[in-house]
Amino acid sequence: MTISPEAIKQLKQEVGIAAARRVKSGMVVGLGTGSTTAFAIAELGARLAGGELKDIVGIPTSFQASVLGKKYGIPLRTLDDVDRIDIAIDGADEVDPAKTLIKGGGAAHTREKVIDSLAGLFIVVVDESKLVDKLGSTFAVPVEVLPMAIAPVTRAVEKLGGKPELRMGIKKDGPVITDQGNMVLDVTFDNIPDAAELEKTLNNIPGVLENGLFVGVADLILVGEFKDGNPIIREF
Ligand SMILES: O=C[C@H](O)[C@H](O)[C@H](O)COP(=O)(O)O
Repeated sequence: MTISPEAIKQLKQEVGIAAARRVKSGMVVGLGTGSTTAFAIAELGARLAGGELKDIVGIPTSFQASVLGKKYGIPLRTLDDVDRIDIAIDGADEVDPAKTLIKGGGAAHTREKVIDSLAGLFIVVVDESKLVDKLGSTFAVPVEVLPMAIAPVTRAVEKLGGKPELRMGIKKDGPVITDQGNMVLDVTFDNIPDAAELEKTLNNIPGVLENGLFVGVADLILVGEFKDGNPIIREF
């Protein structure tokens, strides 16, 4: 069954809000990137403004998360300022039954992996369209690459059996540039038999900063889905 864009947006909002409600006063919160997490950040702001939540700080995973955090009045810090992250809330582009993720649809996966991996509890917020049986079936693996190394990294991922495509801007001529000033190759694989192995192999190519495979990082997946026509949150 195909879900309309409006219904997907509703699920993203429900699941974002549900995750934000798990944050308690005094927590250090990793603020993820993307349209789903944006609803969580807005809810955190609303809870702070309403006085229900006190003394939280946010560690943004991207420029976008930082802008939203400021907009919604969340005090922001960097990893230099904190010695722990209690909870991180972040989206994903694909989630498999083993909680392995593909992330980086917004080119933010490098900082996201740093922050999400440090969290005591990493909550992934997705709508049901992101669930897959087989990783890589709907989404390519984003790979952040130093611009001077694009040509050799392209050849190296081809040797691994991947089909790389340089990510291009939508409202910009030329390639997408990440928050770190790098480029992104979206690499399609026909089959990912061992995501942990592929994650390491890709990161071992000189010039690769990080890839969007998140293996063994997610603790809890919150899924927004429809049951009997009503939005519900399922967790696993
Ligand atoms: O780089 C972006 C992130 O990994 C996002 O969390 C991911 O692309 C999911 O984004 P959205 O919630 O907008 O589908």
